[in-house]
Amino acid sequence: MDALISPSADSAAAPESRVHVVCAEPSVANHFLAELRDVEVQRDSLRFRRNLQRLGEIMAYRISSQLSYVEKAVKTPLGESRSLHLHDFPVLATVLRAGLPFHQGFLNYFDQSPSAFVAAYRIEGTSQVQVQVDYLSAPSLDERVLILVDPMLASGKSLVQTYRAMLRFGTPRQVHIAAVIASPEGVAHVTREIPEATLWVAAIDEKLNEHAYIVPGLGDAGDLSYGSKL
Ligand SMILES: O=P(O)(O)OC[C@H]1O[C@H](OP(=O)(O)OP(=O)(O)O)[C@H](O)[C@@H]1O
Ligand SMILES: O=c1cc[nH]c(=O)[nH]1
Repeated sequence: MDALISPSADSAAAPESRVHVVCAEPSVANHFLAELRDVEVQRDSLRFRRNLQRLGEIMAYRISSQLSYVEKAVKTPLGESRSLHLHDFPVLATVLRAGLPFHQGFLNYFDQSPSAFVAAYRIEGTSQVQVQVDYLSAPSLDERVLILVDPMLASGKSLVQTYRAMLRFGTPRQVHIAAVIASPEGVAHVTREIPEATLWVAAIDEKLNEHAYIVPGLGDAGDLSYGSKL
C-alpha cells in the first residue's frame, strides 16, 4: 500500500505559532502586495485582480507544505520515478465578492479542489460591525482539509461567521484561513474564535479605523475588483 506522508500536526501549537505572515520576509509577494495597495496601480482593476490571484497562488504553495502526500510510481519516457502526489485536494471556500480573484489563485494550484461559496455582507447603519451570511453552497467538509480564503481580515466577523455557517456541511480534519491584509483586531478575533485554524496572511497592518476599514490597508477590495456598489 502507498505510504501517507504528512507534516507534523501543529493544532496543539500556541496561537501565535499558527499565524504565518508571508510578507515578513522579502519575496516577490511583497511586490504584488505593494501594487495592490498603491492608489495609482489600483486604477487598473485587471492588475488588481491579477495581483490578488498571484498572492493566492503563493499562499496555496505555502499551505501545500502542510498537506499530506502519497508516494507513487510515475512512468516517465525513460524510466520510473517515485513521486509525491497530494493525498486529497483541499476544499476551497471563499466569501463573495472580493474573495473571487484570491480564490482563483488557490484554484490554479489546487486544480482538482471542490469549491464552496458564501455571500456575506456588513449590515449598514449599525455602530458595531454586524455581518449577515446569506447564500452558502459547499460540498461535504467531513474529514476534509478546508482552506477558507478572503483577502481582507478586518473585524474578522465575516470569516468567523462564514466558518460557523459552513460547519453544517461537516467537520473538517484540518482548517486553514488565508487573507491578504489583516488587522491586529481581526487576527485576535479569528485565532480566539477558531483555535483549530492555521492563519496565513500576507501582512498584518496597523489598525482598524472608525468604519472598521484596515489602515493603511488598500481600501475596498470588492469595489477595486468589480466596481463600486450602490
Ligand atoms: O473582517 P470583516 O470586518 O468582516 O470585513 C471583511 C470583509 O470585507 C470585505 O468584503 P466587503 O464587505 O467589502 O464586500 P464585497 O467583497 O462584496 O465588496 C472582505 O472581502 C471581507 O469579506
Ligand atoms: O479594509 C477593508 C475592510 C473591509 N473590507 C475591505 O474591502 N477593506
